[in-house]
Amino acid sequence: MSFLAKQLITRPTITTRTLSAHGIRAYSIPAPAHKNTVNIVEVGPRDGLQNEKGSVIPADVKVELIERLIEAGATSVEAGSFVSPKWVPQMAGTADVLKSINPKHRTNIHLPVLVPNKKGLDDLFKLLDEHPGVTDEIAVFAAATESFSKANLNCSIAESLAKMSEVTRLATERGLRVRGYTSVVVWCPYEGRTNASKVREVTKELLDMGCYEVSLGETVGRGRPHEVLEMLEEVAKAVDPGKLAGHFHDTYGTGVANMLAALNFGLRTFDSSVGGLGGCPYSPGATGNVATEDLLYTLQDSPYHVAGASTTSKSGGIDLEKVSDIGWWISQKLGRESVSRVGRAIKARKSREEALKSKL
Ligand SMILES: CC(C)(COP(=O)([O-])OP(=O)([O-])OC[C@H]1O[C@@H](n2cnc3c(N)ncnc32)[C@H](O)[C@@H]1OP(=O)([O-])[O-])[C@@H](O)C(=O)NCCC(=O)NCCSC(=O)C[C@@](C)(O)CC(=O)[O-]
Repeated sequence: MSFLAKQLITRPTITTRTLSAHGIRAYSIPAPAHKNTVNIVEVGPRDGLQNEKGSVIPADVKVELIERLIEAGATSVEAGSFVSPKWVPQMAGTADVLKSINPKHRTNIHLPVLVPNKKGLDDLFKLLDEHPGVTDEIAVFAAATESFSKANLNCSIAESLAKMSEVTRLATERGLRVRGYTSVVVWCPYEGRTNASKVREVTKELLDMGCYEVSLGETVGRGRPHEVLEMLEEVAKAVDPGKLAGHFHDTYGTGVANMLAALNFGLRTFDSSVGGLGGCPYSPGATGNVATEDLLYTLQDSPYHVAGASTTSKSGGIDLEKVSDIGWWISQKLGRESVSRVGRAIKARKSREEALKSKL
């Protein structure tokens, strides 16, 4: 681990000092140096659902999921993908989802959709011709290793960047915002540990082509905070950390710790998935994104404020209790329980409260 990474991870604060007095080493929440607003991009309806096996989840369930997340205060919700339905069957019908979202739920809300090539963009433009305003944002995506690029996009990194560049230019000309993703930023399922200088190169190229922000995908979910910091130090040699977002899968349970390490480093936008849903179809064994509930709870009552439009939340702009309920609702639709640790704790607390009430 580099000297700077060690400093960043062990920098003493009141919290770490208190904990270390008890022999506990923690990734603490430092007092914000400047900007203390954290943005969450909810990726459950896209990253969360894209890997579901079995029959395609009906559009009305996806629409209800998105509308409920917006109602809970989320202001950026990834709504689906314009990718090949042969490659990712669950994302077929994203156009139907977008056009079914009640316009009153779209006000001041970003609903980005993944677009990998000109064909996907043409399909989106056709939708926008018929239903103007259904989205104002797309996301383009590239990888930091050749093997992942081939598996995910069926082309080399250079070829993918050329396609993404054309898509970004055309989308920007049409007035859309473009977000970028760099995948496999720490580990690659096919090549092992990723070379951070490649992450830097790809990320810089995505920003140079016109992405307003690049989300760094820890696709495999096995990265640890010190590895995330080493990667960030390398990327920050060429890129302003304010233009980076963290996208942590939680396969090994390090998602929250990685978010805190990246927050400490200066990142202020994080992707997460309600109920911890998800996984990438081309990242074997990877589980879902870090759960939105887990991020919200971690930041609640801290010096950071989560941006959002909730009018009911007691802390932060996204209502944790509502998100927890949504996590359970969608997980049950998929025939399972919510995997969010916080979602499970909230449900258990509510059951105890109900039991107590019924005894009174
Ligand atoms: C990019 C392609 C299409 C190349 O796939 P290809 O097979 O090389 O494409 P092609 O241009 O040769 O076309 C083959 C067929 O696909 C069709 N096609 C071609 N493009 C489209 C399109 N846009 N929409 C609909 N259909 C399309 C095209 O029309 C043709 O149809 P046919 O003539 O055989 O009937 C394919 O590899 C693909 O769709 N990949 C998507 C992969 C994907 O969605 N992965 C998951 C998202 S990325 C992710 O999860 C990571 C992330 C972002 O979350 C961050 C992280 O965690 O790291």
